[in-house]
Amino acid sequence: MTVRRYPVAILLVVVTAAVIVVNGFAFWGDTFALWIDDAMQLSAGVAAVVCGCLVARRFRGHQRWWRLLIAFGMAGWSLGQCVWSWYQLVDGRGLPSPSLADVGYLSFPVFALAALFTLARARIRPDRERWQPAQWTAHFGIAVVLDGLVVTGSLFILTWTAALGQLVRATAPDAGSWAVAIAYPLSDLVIVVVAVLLVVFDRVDRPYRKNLLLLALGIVALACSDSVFAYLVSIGAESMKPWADAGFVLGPLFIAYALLVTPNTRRREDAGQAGGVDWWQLALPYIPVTAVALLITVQLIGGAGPDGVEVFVGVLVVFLVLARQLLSVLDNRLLLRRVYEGQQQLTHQAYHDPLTGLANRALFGDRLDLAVAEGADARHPLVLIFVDLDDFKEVNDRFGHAGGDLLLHAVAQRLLGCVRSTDTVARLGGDEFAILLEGEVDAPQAVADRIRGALRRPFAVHGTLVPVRASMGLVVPDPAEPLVTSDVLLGRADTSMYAGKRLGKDTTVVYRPSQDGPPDFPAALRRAAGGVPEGFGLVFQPIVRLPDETPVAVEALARWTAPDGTAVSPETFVRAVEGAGLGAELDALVLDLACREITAAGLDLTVHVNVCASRLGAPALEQSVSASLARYRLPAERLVVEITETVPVPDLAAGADAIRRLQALGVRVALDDFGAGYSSLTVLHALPVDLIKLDRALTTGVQPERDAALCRSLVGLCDDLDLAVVAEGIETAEQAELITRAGCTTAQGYRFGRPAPLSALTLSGATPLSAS
Ligand SMILES: Nc1nc2c(ncn2[C@@H]2O[C@H](COP(=O)(O)OP(=O)(O)OP(=O)(O)O)[C@@H](O)[C@H]2O)c(=O)[nH]1
Repeated sequence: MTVRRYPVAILLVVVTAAVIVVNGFAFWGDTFALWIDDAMQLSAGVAAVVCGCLVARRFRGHQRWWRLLIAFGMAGWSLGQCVWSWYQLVDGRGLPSPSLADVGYLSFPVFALAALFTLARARIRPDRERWQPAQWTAHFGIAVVLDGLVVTGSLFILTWTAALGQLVRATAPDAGSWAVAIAYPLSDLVIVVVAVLLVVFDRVDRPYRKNLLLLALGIVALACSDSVFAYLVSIGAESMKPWADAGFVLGPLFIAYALLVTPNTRRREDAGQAGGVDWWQLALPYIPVTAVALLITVQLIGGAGPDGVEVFVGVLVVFLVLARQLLSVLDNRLLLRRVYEGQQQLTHQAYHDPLTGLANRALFGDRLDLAVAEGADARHPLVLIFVDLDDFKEVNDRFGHAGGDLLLHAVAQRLLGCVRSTDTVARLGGDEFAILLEGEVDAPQAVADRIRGALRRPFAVHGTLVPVRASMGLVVPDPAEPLVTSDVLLGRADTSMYAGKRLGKDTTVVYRPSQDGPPDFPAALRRAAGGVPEGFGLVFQPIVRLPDETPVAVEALARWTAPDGTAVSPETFVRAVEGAGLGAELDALVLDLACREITAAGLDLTVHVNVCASRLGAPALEQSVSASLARYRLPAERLVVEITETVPVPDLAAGADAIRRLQALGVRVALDDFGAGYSSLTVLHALPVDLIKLDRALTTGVQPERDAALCRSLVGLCDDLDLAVVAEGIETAEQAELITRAGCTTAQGYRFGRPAPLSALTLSGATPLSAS
């Protein structure tokens, strides 16, 4: 039966019920009313038989058999009905007991029982796990048993009151009629309880559920009318209104519908699970209880109070119902707890990133909104940092997506470690994170630096150590600025972060409202057109002789503060300049400034200037060197060009020629950061440099003895090759002592002086390196 046919079915039931009610008034006389009543019963029974036979033909196996069994049962019942009608309407003698009608009527429960079990089996499929009751818990099992007992107890009272009691009291005239009299209530009891139990056991949305429910409804309806009929007989009622036979008409009608309904196999069978309450399942056990209550009320009104057996079983049923309700309350509480926990879990999922466990964009947005609203009065300042990992795609390409995920998770933990527990760290998506610092933050930039430092400590991904760099945008909202929303702030942080990306990555750009746009060193260099860009300058770090620590040289280091006040790190703006193809211009600028400042200071010191290895051999470099030396009349031996291997020397032979050409100008050439980056013994062998600078990793490790041994060997090697050695990154007296013992005679590091303008350096006792 399709959905479209439901209204027709319901209409038919309603019309039938209405006819029963109207007919019950017998406006057209009792006899005619009886004719109508019997005709309706017979028609309903025959309709069920026809439906059963017709639909059964379309199926095989259990689906066919349960229908045929019901059809047989209803055929027997209809035959019984024919006999009954004959005696009642035609013969006019009243029904003898036992009679052929009993055979017909009593065949129905037998076939119906077999049909119920066949239908139950028809529902078991190979994928039976999916078909079991949703949750077969101990509670569920107890509830089923309690429901079964309630139904059985109630029906017992009904049948006892109706017939059994009378039978037991009065005893039947003979064994045959006794057996027939007791057979009706007993068969009804058994079949109804089985049907109810099957309904209660079942899941709501099984494909055959409608068949079962309609069948059970029909059986209960038949049993109810049986009981009423038996009761009226037992109290010796003289006549019976057709109303009492309502179940004999509606029952077969429901059964006919049960036979017609075919499961919709196209529908997902578990799709309706969330479809809500199965009212039939809930109500069915209580229909007999209601009937008992009505019966006892009628008895009390009629002055025939319930007897001892009825009272005893009735009280038992009441206790069973109470126990069932207690169980329901308990189940409800458990369910509520589960719903609450489920809600908590859903809320957590809705507001957190599943990969890292951090807040997600939604939660971060909420917190930022709140912080912005509170921050309006300046007593609740906030800082927003937008973090985007640099070149994260390479991590995915190298270690796979799973490796990337591991790294993202570890990055999240590091970020959490850099902030207070009251701050919010969120993953906005991909490799983008955002941090909201609430309350007073003394140095927001220091937090960004701390994050950078934390990320630089390499992460272990699939057994490989991976350093992570990030570009960050930092926003400190101005409390005086009106109407700044969280979206605007996030947009600013994002813009600043991208400015950092454009600058060459691995940097923090602080948002400042300016019309110049984000810091752009290449543009500033171009605008300067050979002059010094605004905010650009050199600082110098001393290089000392050991062990007396007398300054013998200084290394010139470039610095740039963007017009918006951002102190852009040298790595960042140098990378940006290289990317913009302006590396040669920057070299020329630094050479010029270094020579100018060292000459202007009147100090008799050597000056070291860094040049990227990629420019070795470029004529522009040699021209810049000659031009600067000539312009400031600086003796060539007081200039050291440090080759910085951020990229490998492209052609070692050409590089060696270029070094020789520089040396021919009189300047010396150093290999910077030896032991890190791309420098190797091959490079040392190929390039005829005058000096090497040992990378700090070789001089300040955590194993002093090994460091000393390595340093000693390298210094010995350089001695043999007639190369001077400068140890870099010396910060403590112990490290200075270690490299001195290793034979190193020159060093650089915070211990001897931090980078500063020449005028700010203490360079007492300085002598030129060439003189040492
Ligand atoms: N492992 C992993 N990767 C992700 C996830 N979500 C996004 N990605 C990848 O993260 C990368 C982010 O790339 P981008 O930020 O655009 O580029 P990038 O390589 O970091 O380069 P820059 O941001 O320009 O430094 C893309 O390759 C995405 O496929 C994720 O949940 N797990």
